[in-house]
Amino acid sequence: TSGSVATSPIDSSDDAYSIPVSIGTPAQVLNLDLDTGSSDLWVFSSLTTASEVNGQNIYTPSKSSTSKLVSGATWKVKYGDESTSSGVVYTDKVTVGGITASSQAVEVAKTVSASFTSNSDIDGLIGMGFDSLNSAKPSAVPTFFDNIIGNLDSPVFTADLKHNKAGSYDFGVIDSSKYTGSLTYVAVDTDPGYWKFTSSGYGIGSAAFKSTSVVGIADTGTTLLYLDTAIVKAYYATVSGASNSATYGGWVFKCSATLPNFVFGVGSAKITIPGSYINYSPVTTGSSTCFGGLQDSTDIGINIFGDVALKAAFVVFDGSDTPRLGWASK
Ligand SMILES: CCCC[C@H](NC(=O)[C@H](Cc1ccccc1)NC(=O)N1CCOCC1)C(=O)N[C@@H](CC1CCCCC1)C(O)(O)C(F)(F)C(=O)NC
Repeated sequence: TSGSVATSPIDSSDDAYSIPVSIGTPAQVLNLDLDTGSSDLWVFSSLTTASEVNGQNIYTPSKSSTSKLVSGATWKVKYGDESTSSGVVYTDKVTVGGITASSQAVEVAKTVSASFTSNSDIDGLIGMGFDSLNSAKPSAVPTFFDNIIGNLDSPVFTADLKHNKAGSYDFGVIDSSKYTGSLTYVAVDTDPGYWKFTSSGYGIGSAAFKSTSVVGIADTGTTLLYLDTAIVKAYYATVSGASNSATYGGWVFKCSATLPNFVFGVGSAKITIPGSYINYSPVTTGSSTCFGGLQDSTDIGINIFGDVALKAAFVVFDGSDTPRLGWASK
């Protein structure tokens, strides 16, 4: 089997990308953030502390004839941006892009942190990382990808994210109409559970490409591109007036600045991120100071090829026995 689901940016800054997910019988549709940087499928629910729900769609297990409590199971996740959620576990029917997992672990939130409450565009996450990142106790529960991979024509899902418009996630098929040229594959290190790979270097604007190994994760759940200090400094050195602002917690520049393209290498292939994608957004609404889409990864401890990078490419997440990432321009 194979399937496809449209994914849309939740706002004009492409902060995150959500997909409609059907849960239960009859179907309850929630908008979840498909996140390759984590491995919990969790949702706002009828069990979520009422004061922590603010406009999100919720999953009500008691209204689903196919829901079952997983007795004794709990979960708790904490993300890189310090947001958290926790709760209990049900199994139920889950359908994404026409593909159904008949008994998917659905982690039901009893509590969520303020940043989730304030984001009415996200009703939860569907983690597509490796099982080692799943937070369920006393034992990890399989991801949606784990549950469907055996039925897929090919053990893959692909990401075709776009700037300010709908893209798609495909399951079980590589649609060659969605990219140009050929796919270049690179090995994935699944320790500790991310889609971690080594980029072969970078180029800034028209400057010569620098061949150097840059280890990072392909992460649909992170908005920006976070790389080593040296690369980031070299990039903003070409943007007059750019500075690393303590006030705003990162590199900022005049919104009117012209930003150079940023190229990253995958094997012998090169993916070009248009400079415009690196003009992320004004630091506050209406400000003439803009926050960069390329930021320093030092405080994170790992380089993250987030949506700013992913939306410049067509990416194959290959979950075969030897996991790998395929990259192509588009
Ligand atoms: C700085 C290091 C990473 C930060 C990263 N978060 C982000 O990138 C959030 C995503 C978001 C968008 C809209 C509304 C709310 C949150 N954006 C963000 O911090 N910013 C601040 C900088 O400007 C851009 C927007 C993260 O924690 N990503 C999680 C998944 C998100 C968690 C919060 C809700 C949205 C999904 C992740 O799973 O991808 C992870 F890999 F980083 C992780 O923490 N794995 C355990």
